[in-house]
Amino acid sequence: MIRSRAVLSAGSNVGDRLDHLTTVVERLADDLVATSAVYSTPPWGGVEQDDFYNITLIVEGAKRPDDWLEICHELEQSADRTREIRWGPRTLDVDVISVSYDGEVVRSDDPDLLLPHPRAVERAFVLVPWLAIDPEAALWTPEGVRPVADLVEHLDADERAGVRPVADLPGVGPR
Ligand SMILES: Nc1ncnc2c1ncn2[C@@H]1O[C@H](COP(=O)(O)OP(=O)(O)OP(=O)(O)O)[C@@H](O)[C@H]1O
Ligand SMILES: Nc1nc2c(c(=O)[nH]1)N=C(CO)CN2
Repeated sequence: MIRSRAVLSAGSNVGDRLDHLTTVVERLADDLVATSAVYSTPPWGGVEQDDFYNITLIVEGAKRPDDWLEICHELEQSADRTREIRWGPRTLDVDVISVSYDGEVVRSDDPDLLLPHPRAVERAFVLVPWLAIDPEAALWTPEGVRPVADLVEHLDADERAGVRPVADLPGVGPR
């Protein structure tokens, strides 16, 4: 099977946030290309709740887009994730942000796997860590392909400033 590259975003604001994110990195260790630092991020989406810890990861492997989504769901289940309030508190959320084959970005309007993730463009908690691990990153948006650096620059200044690196993941060295 052809290798695909995926950008994933993981977040947690319930329980041991670092522990939940560490589990994600450990599960993906064989496919990891890069992992961002852990960022503390104010809740996005209008629900009042605790701050999140977020990471963005780049992974690569002989996988279809669905396979990446399945891994994301497995990880959420292993953290006993329940779906209660949309954009509300959660032990672990793992989303597929973008998938590409040999630089060709996959676009999907399947509601079970929308690609690229339609709300990534407005989420500082995805874009800021992504830019930190891939300064050349680009994202498909309804206005065309945009450098993530430009998207970050156009984020609301307060929102961007709220996304702060707080830790590197324990036991996960540079790759
Ligand atoms: N790119 C994607 N990554 C992850 N899930 C997706 C994607 N596109 C569609 N989905 C679907 O969205 C559904 C809801 O996912 P989830 O509960 O994680 O949403 P959410 O995190 O509350 O909101 P958001 O999708 O805005 O991040 C899942 O069942 C999943 O199949
Ligand atoms: N900062 C931040 N806010 C969120 C997050 C998240 O991971 N980080 N996930 C959400 C669920 O989609 C809703 N809001």
